[in-house]
Amino acid sequence: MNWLVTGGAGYIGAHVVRAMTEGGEHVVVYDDLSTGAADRVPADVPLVVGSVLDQELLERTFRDHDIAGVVHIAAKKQVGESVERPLYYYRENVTGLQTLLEAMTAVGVDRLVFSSSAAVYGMPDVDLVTEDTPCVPMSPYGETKLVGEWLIAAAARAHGLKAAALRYFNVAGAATPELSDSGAFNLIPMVFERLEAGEAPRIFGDDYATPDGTCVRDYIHVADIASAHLAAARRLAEAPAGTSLTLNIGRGEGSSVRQMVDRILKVTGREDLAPEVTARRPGDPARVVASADRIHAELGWSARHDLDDMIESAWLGWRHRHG
Ligand SMILES: O=c1ccn([C@@H]2O[C@H](COP(=O)(O)OP(=O)(O)O[C@H]3O[C@H](CO)[C@@H](O)[C@H](O)[C@H]3O)[C@@H](O)[C@H]2O)c(=O)[nH]1
Repeated sequence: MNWLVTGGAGYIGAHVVRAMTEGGEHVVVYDDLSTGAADRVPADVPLVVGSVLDQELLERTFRDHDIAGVVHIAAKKQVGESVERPLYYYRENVTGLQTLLEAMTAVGVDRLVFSSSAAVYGMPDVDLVTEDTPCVPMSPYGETKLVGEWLIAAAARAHGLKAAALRYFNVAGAATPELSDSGAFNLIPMVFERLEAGEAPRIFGDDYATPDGTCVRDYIHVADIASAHLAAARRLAEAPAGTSLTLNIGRGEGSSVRQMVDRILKVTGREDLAPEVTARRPGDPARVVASADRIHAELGWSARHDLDDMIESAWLGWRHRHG
């Protein structure tokens, strides 16, 4: 059977394509190349350039490539930008998903793996976040992911769709330098950017109620994120109509910003640049760490890569892109 991976030319999408093809699945990439890059798509994987808002092209692609399921990763993902441009985020992430679901139901494509986010939880007040922890998103980005989950669950109930929403925690690293993240919107690449400019990395606040005062997150290697998609896709192939799973993808291990920065300085050999503490960044929760019990029970999946794998591979990727 053939899977369509939307956003398959992006950072996470390209890793999912890699894991699925290595796992023996047939994959077609659908990407508007607004942030993705065609050279991330392997030569033997068909690439359809188009928008998820284009229902006609989606339906034609489903028919032309005999698609049985969709892994929907195409989306806008910058939390700060979503605050500035909420209408754009709702159009791309919610109307885009709605259009995709309409195309799927029109053609009879009934399997969907959806990229959701720990951003749906907002500022969780628990040690480990389970899938039953209340969802109170703090940004339009997080809202679009939660509304997306609701849309999918409703479509599963009404139309027999089989779906898995995967809530990613903090994604990092790269399977190969070529597939690395080209943006610098998250902690690890933001630190690399400072180091490259000969500047000390910044810690946004050290007065949180955490052991060392800095924010704690659950970092997960993008290759582990990718293998979870393959496991979910396989699970849906055997699942009954109307199945709707919601699963955290994390390691269940918290790392503080200070611990992360210290390790990054070590890996890059820049321990001379001691981090500087600046003001809190508005909207940052103190602690967001997954319980990964449900995905382990449902899919038999668990993460294989540790923090050093993430930081070292991210650094190789950064050097590949920036010389
Ligand atoms: O130069 C920097 C950059 C970041 N941080 C801190 O590092 C932590 C991690 O920040 P970041 O990498 O931006 O991730 P999050 O803000 O945790 O958000 C990520 O993880 C969420 C899921 O948990 C996703 O929804 C978001 O899309 C994704 O960007 C936060 O406490 C930041 O304040 C610093 O202290 N200094």
